Amino acid sequence: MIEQIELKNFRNLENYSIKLQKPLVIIEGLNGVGKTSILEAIYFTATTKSHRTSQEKDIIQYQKEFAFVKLKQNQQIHEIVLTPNGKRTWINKHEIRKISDYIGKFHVVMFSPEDLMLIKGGPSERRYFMDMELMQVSKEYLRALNTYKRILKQRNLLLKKISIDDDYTFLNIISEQLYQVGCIIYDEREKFIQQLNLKLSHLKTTYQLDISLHYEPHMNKDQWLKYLKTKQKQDILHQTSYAGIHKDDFKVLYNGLNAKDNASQGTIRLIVIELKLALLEWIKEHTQQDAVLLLDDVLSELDLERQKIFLEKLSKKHQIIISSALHIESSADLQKIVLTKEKDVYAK
Ligand SMILES: Nc1ncnc2c1ncn2[C@@H]1O[C@H](COP(=O)(O)OP(=O)(O)OP(=O)(O)O)[C@@H](O)[C@H]1O
Repeated sequence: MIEQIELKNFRNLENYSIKLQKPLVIIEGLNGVGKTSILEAIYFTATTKSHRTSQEKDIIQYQKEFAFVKLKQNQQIHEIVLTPNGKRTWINKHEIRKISDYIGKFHVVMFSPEDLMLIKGGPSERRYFMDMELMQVSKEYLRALNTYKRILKQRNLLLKKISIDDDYTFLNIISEQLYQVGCIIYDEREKFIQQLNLKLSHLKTTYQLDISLHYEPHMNKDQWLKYLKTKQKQDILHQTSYAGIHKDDFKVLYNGLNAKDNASQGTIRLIVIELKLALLEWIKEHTQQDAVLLLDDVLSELDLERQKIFLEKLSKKHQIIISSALHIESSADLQKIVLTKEKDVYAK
């Protein structure tokens, strides 16, 4: 359980500190006071990524040189500093230089309005989803992904330099390396999608939606290998690597229909919720840990009946942190944090 959070220069929150005392926490406040930023900070500390921007330096408060988060969780202290030049991380005051040694110590699952893009957005959104989840539970995956990105960059640089009449020996060596590490990623993604499908089939009846996922690699492994061995000219002409796992996607079907083209906004929301619920079970199975749930303004978008189903569906073992612009009744089993415009925070 997350017990304490301290933020410095994290978006609009210049100096913010709060103790979390109950498994269910509601962060309440008007639009723009920084509720999402608190959830983002928790997500950032767990994953070293933001759930809402790939431009991480946007997190740093305007005109400040760094953003900092300190988070106490099950007696472990996690610290992360972000500057325009990069990130540094510590666990229990020891600097962890390798990101792969830092992440995966505690798990978070975010439900946010941005998740709708998982269905409506392009393949890169769905690849990001697979990568974020897999790298949190598997160091090998994270290493393979980083290696793949590095080799891909090297290959693309080479493709810009050579011409079709040159010798392909070096290009072929790099292609082989790309393929080898790409296959690790391919296999893990394929397995991940299959495992999520199993979880989804158990959840089937929550919102009466029959959801299934279908991994759509850009090419299967044999086709990809053949491409790398025979179509060097095409890549040289286009000066980029056309084929590979950096083009993967997966399709989401509900009741036999392609969600991207057919689902309404409301249905997409429910599909995403089901997906995340399946993900929670998947994380539990792979890490034996109950992930912390971060719900960014999600409940206010569901009708009361669906809110109830959703909250009942969540295991009581999860710590749940919810942001809401609506007033929520206080009760004995929840901690309410009211965030005000003056950055003044108090807990009830
Ligand atoms: N780098 C930054 N420096 C300072 N302020 C920022 C920075 N990035 C965003 N902000 C501001 O921080 C505020 C907090 O945004 P946030 O999305 O966390 O609020 P919120 O309470 O979740 O709002 P809503 O209820 O509308 O979702 C916004 O007013 C935004 O303009």
